[in-house]
Amino acid sequence: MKAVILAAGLGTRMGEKPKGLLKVAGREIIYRTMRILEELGVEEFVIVTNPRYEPFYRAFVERNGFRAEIVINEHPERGNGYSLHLARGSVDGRFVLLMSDHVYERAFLERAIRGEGLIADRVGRFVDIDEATKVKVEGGRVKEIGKDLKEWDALDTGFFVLDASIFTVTEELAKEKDVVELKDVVKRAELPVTYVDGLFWMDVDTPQDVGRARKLLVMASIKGTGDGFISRHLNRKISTRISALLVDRVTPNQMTVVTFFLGLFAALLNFVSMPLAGIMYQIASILDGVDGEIARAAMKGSQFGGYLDSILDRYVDFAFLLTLAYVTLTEPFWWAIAALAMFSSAMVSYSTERYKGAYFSDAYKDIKRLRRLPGKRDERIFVTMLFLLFGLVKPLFALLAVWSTLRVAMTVYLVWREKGCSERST
Ligand SMILES: Nc1ccn([C@@H]2O[C@H](COP(=O)(O)OP(=O)(O)OP(=O)(O)O)[C@@H](O)[C@H]2O)c(=O)n1
Ligand SMILES: O=P([O-])([O-])O[C@@H]1[C@@H](O)[C@H](O)[C@@H](O)[C@H](O)[C@@H]1O
Ligand SMILES: [Mg+2]
Repeated sequence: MKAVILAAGLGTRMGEKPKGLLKVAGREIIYRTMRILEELGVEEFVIVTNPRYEPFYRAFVERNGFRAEIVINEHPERGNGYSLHLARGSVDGRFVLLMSDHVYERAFLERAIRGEGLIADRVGRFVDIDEATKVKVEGGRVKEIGKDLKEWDALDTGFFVLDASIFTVTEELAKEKDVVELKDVVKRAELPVTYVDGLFWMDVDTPQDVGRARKLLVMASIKGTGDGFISRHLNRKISTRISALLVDRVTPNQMTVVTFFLGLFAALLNFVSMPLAGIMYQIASILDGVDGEIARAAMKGSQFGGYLDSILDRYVDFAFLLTLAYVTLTEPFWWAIAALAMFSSAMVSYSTERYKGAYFSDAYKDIKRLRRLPGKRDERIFVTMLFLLFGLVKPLFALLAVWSTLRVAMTVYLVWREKGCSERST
């Protein structure tokens, strides 16, 4: 399957630049879309652009190794419907058509590519409704289309699934009119409409749109299932704002290392002030989400990054509890409790990470009850901060030892129930 990307516009509202190559959340707009469409089965792209921007798009394609043909529109003043017309020699059969300046989240593209005709959104949660192209739908097909429709049923998302018959329409219109807008083609063809509602997509027409798209892409990159209560309701609200500021400036691995040293600094603060150490530990826990958010938003994730992050987190947790025990405990009994707390804290992570090694899948995706089981790292760190604010060190070690051990036991039980009890011995 091919995808035609309309990129011949001058980008006047953006100060005359190729909008598809604008970096939003660490990647060019079309980079993200093209990589995801490749994963969804698009084998080749056709980028229609104007002579001035052709060198930039050609360099982009070569730099990133995309399979793409560049088609030149010598007359961008003739509208984006005319740009589509110029792709007629490059596609046959079913193909995807999209705008170069629209940002889409993965979930949207996964649904849209399975649709037919114009992909429309009846919710438009993330777009400037006034600026969006609207459609009136009758009998499942586009009846009216335009930005100024008074009565409309859905928004044009700039994504279409078409076949080569559309070029009969573009041919007619190109003969009839000097300027052929895409909406003219859509209306004349009375395209069928497929609804993809409420997912993230937006049109990037102005500099303000770039900042908004960056924030929304980072928000859409929150980890799906492994977050604990504190992460979902507190940490992510802060870390995503930090990620939006940093996503174009740091790499995920750089952020992983910074957070690691911040965690070690929190551990050392136990020699100075335990309440302060607890607060810094919680701050490090919030920032621990930034590397993953940047990795997902900017599509700069790596298996090594995830591996490194997981190992460094264990050392931060161990260092924090060890220094805390060192400055407060003297009795062997409490040192034994602290040792159990340190070990079982690490085992909470190991019990789910080891699941990946055994079953080649994510435990939180496979076992729903695990997602709400208390005892994840973000929850333990938040509780640690609270206890240290009140100087409750021994109760903290006792709680962590029991809580983490029970959490590991429950994890093993849920894995056994999900996988073990139905396994035949190998
Ligand atoms: N003759 C044209 C005009 C626009 N487009 C593409 O159609 C999409 C939507 O157009 P728009 O947002 O208007 O882009 P520009 O025309 O580049 O922006 P501006 O209106 O600010 O100049 C963009 O991907 C643009 O590159 C195109 O391929 N050919
Ligand atoms: O970006 P813009 O040129 O203002 O308007 C665009 C239209 O030209 C296009 O037909 C539609 O599919 C896009 O969603 C967007 O609305
Ligand atoms: Mg646009």
